[in-house]
This record gives sequence, C-alpha cells and structure tokens, in this order.
Amino acid sequence: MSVTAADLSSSMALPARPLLFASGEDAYIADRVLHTWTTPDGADPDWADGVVAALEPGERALGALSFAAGAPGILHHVVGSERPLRGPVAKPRERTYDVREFPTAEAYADMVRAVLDKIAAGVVRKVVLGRCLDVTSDPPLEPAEIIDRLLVTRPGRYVFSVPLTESLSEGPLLVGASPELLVSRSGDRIACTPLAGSVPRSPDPEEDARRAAALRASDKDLAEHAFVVDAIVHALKEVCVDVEPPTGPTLLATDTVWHLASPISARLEEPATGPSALRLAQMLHPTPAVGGVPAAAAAEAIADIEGDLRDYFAGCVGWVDGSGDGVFAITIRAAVIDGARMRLFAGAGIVAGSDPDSEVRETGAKLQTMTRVAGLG
Ligand SMILES: C=C(O[C@@H]1C=C(C(=O)O)C=C[C@H]1O)C(=O)O
Repeated sequence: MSVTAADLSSSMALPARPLLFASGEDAYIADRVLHTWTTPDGADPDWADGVVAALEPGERALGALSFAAGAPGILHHVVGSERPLRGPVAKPRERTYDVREFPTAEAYADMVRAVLDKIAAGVVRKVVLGRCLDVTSDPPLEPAEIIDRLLVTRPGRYVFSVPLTESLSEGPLLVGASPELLVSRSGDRIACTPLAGSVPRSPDPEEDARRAAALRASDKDLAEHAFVVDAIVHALKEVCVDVEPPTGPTLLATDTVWHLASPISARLEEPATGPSALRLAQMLHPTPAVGGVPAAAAAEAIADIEGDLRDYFAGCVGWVDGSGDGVFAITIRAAVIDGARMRLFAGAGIVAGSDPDSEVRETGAKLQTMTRVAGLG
C-alpha cells in the first residue's frame, strides 16, 4: 500500500495514548470507549461470554489478559475504525535513559541452570523463563511516538496499545509489536501461528542466512517447537473440526530474531453457538510458547524461579466483536509505559540442551525490538 498525504496527516492524529490493535496494513483505532470491563480472573468463561453478549454490531471489546491463570483481564468496550495510520518515522527525541536489568544477565543464566536441573530431574520438559528491563526516561517517553514507529516499521505483525486501567488518560499503557498469533476467528475459520525456537539475527546477510538454516535444522529447537504445536492441536480438537497441523515449521523473521513458526488452521462446526475468539484465547492460553510442559509444573517453576515479573507480559492481547470474531496475539515484544518509566519483558524456552549464554543472547535480542523504537538503540 502506498502512503499518501492523507495517511501522513492521519498519523499525526494518533492520540497521545491510543487504544488500538493492528493486524494487517491498517490499525483498528478506538474513537470512543463506552465502558471498561475488568476481572480478577482473565480465564473466567462467564466474564468472556458476558462481554461478547454485550457487544452491538460495529462495536468491539479490545484489551488484554494476564499471563497467569486467575490473574486480571481488561477489555475496553469501543467503537472505532480501521485507519491507515502509517506516517513517516520521526527521529527519536534526545533523551537521557536510566536502564536496569531485572534480573541481571548473570542471574538469568543461573535461572536457566535451575530450570535445566529440573529438566534433568524429570520435573519438567520445557519452561519459558523471562527477564525485564526497567527504563526511566528524561524527558518522559511519548507513547504515540513509539506506536507510530511500531506501525511504520512493523517489527511484528500485531501492533497494540492498550491502557491497563479504566482511565484512558493516565496509568500504565501496554504497547508492543507481537509476531505471534495466539488465535483468530472469522466466522467458522480458526487460525493459530505459534512460534517457538528462536535465534538472534545478524546484520551480515550471509551469517543471517546461516543462522536461519541452522535454526531450521536444530533438533533442540524443533523439539521446543513441537511441544507448542502438539498442545495447540490437542486443545483445538476439543472444540474444532478439520484441525490441520502443519507438516513442519517454517521460518519467520522479525527485526531482531528468527523464529520457527507453524500456521495451524481449523474450523468451528457451529460458529453461532461455538466459542468466541475471546473464549478460544482463554482455552488455549498459556501455550507452551510462553509457559511450558507439563503446564502445571512449568507454571510452578516459573513462579518459583522467575518470580512475579509478568502480569500482562506473555499474556494475550486483541479484540472480539459481538459475532464472536476476533484476533488475539501473544503479548511479547512488549512494554508497559507509565509516565517516565517503561518496563520491557522478554522470555525464552528452556529445554534439554539449552545453553544459558545463548538464552541470555536470545532474550537480549528480543528486548531490542522495543528498546530500538523507544530510541535506546
Ligand atoms: C517469551 C517470548 O517469546 C516466546 C518464546 C520463543 C522461544 O523461546 O523461541 C519464541 C516466541 C515466543 O513464543 C518473548 O519474546 O518474550
């Protein structure tokens, strides 16, 4: 799509704290918020069904669910429109940043070793472990500037900006550019594209291609990937027909990493009475792409070793309408911006054969998606 003068001016119209979700060329941006639904338990099916039942034609519920079961969810009841919102990339303003790693790279490598011990002991087979960067910026970051840059450069297909409280004008704002589709529903058509198995990209094209080929051939990464595909196929078969698992993963590139990706399609037999996109997201989440295998033991290992970092990170973010159609992406390559402060999260799957230093590099590369658009380099 070519960028016209009208597109440029519409990009200027991006509100200071937009409420939006983009999955194609255009971004769906909320013009009005009618109501905000919150729940202490984002996995509650009655809450999800109540939200979908309240939506009139032309309205959407746009928001996010936390990583953990029994943790909060928020959906804004909105009226909006698809808009091109792709302007020129403004040069980041001069800012001073204070950046803290939490945990440090060394502590993260030790956490990876602790998971490898649990794998060796047969307690778990895969655990996704994350780490954070806490950034303070002077002057404060401007969310609209970051989102504009995400929409133009599209480091991930799914760009989002979602206030995490009922107040749209202040408080934490979840922003990011996820490459990973948890689930989409359009009528009876269901799609998921899990990612698992990753390697940092190289600026040298030959080395970059070599790394991609090595990832495609890596038994460790193929095993890490297969856990996710198996779990999603199993969950989809509970509610769908014609579940089409892929023949093998393909390669997907973001700005900073290569991933193994598996597009999976399925069909709802009775879309009128079948689960909405929001219910499907609740059923599938958290997949072993962000949790692990077995799910309960992995969740316990994450709580013990990683602690309480995630909240909405590694959750899911997206929209649903009154017909049950919608799109939910995994909340990765994401940041929470709150005034002058910004927290970034990145995780990596640990399986037998994982190397702690490689996992530090992988999570470092994943963090760069958001540090770059925020102007930190
Ligand atoms: C958890 C993250 O990424 C997840 C972990 C991946 C992996 O371990 O290879 C790949 C994609 C995501 O499902 C993240 O980016 O923060």
